[in-house]
Amino acid sequence: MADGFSSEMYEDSSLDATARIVNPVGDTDERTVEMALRPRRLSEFTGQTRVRDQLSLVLEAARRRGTPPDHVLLSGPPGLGKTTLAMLIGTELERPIRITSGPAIQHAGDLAAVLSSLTEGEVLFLDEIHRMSRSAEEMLYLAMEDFRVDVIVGKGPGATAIPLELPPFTVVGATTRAGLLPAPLRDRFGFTGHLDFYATDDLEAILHRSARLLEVSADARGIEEIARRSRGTPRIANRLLRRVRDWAQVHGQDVVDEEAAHAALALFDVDDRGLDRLDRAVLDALCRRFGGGPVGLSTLAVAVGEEADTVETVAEPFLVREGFITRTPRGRAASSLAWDHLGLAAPAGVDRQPALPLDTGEGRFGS
Ligand SMILES: Nc1ncnc2c1ncn2[C@@H]1O[C@H](COP(=O)(O)OP(=O)(O)OP(=O)(O)O)[C@@H](O)[C@H]1O
Repeated sequence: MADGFSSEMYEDSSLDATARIVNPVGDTDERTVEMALRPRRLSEFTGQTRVRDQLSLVLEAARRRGTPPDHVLLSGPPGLGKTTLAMLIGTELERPIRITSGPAIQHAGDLAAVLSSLTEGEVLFLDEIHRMSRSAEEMLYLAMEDFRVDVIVGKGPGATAIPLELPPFTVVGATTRAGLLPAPLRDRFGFTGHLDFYATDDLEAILHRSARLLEVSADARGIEEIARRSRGTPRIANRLLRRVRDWAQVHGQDVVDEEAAHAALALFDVDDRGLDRLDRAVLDALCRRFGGGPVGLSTLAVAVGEEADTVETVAEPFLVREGFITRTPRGRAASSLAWDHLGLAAPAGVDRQPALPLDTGEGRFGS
């Protein structure tokens, strides 16, 4: 066991991944406030300029033709604005939007019920579309292509398929795992927009707007500090803003400033690079216990007392993107940034790793 490591360090219930303030997945309690902070027009949607401009073109052209636009697939990590964009598609087209999700559609019959009640030009938002059942997927791509569903009546050898014509409509699918969608379904989307993490100045713009809507006065340094620690994710940025606002209020400060941001985010264990306790526990285990790795995911997960899936989906993407860890065929390895961040000397042979800039999103046209 390497110096400084003790198993108790990682057996800490506060590492519960779902309770993290930097969890990019929203919880149900947040829905109301998230609704209030959603941009109301595409032009108010900050960042992701390529996707926004491409989508805007697709929608405007459809509006001029007077026909529903191609089906739209939005992909990218949680909290980056897929639901927001889906809502905006309905608003921009001035059409009603029907909202459902993959997990809610477990049988083809569930989907048939939704499809058969759509009105002309309606937008059908299918969140987590990769989690639909296979039979529903097959029904969906027929419906997307031919605006038709086959409703099966009866059972066994006597079952008959009755074709049902549907009015033209637009599917907006959202997924965090585009790779899990079967190719025939993916190919039915005429436009695919991939959302990527936001640059800090876009997050600052989002935060200034949110502060205005929440009637919080915040200065530029305070906003900048929150934006820098928000892991490129608007949902996290808005959540951190609310906690810093709480801190300022309780401490009798009228303005969310740099001091309030520092103090509140220290209280919630979000450090100056946006890493929280789970992230730091992963780096700590990797460096102190495994000498920087490479080490297999499941071994690393046991060392931090978390499920492998949690480490892989919650902590790792950000740590990899920021250049703290690399994935090698033999497992995860710490970069020099990880050693530096923990204030430890990197062993000889660890490559100096430049921090990766945050990407902005880019859309692409499907077939
Ligand atoms: N570009 C943006 N401008 C302003 N606010 C944004 C933007 N993108 C996201 N937000 C805000 O971030 C929050 C989360 O966004 P949203 O629910 O659209 O994310 P999502 O990608 O659908 O997440 P999930 O995959 O978890 O459903 C919302 O409150 C939304 O208002």
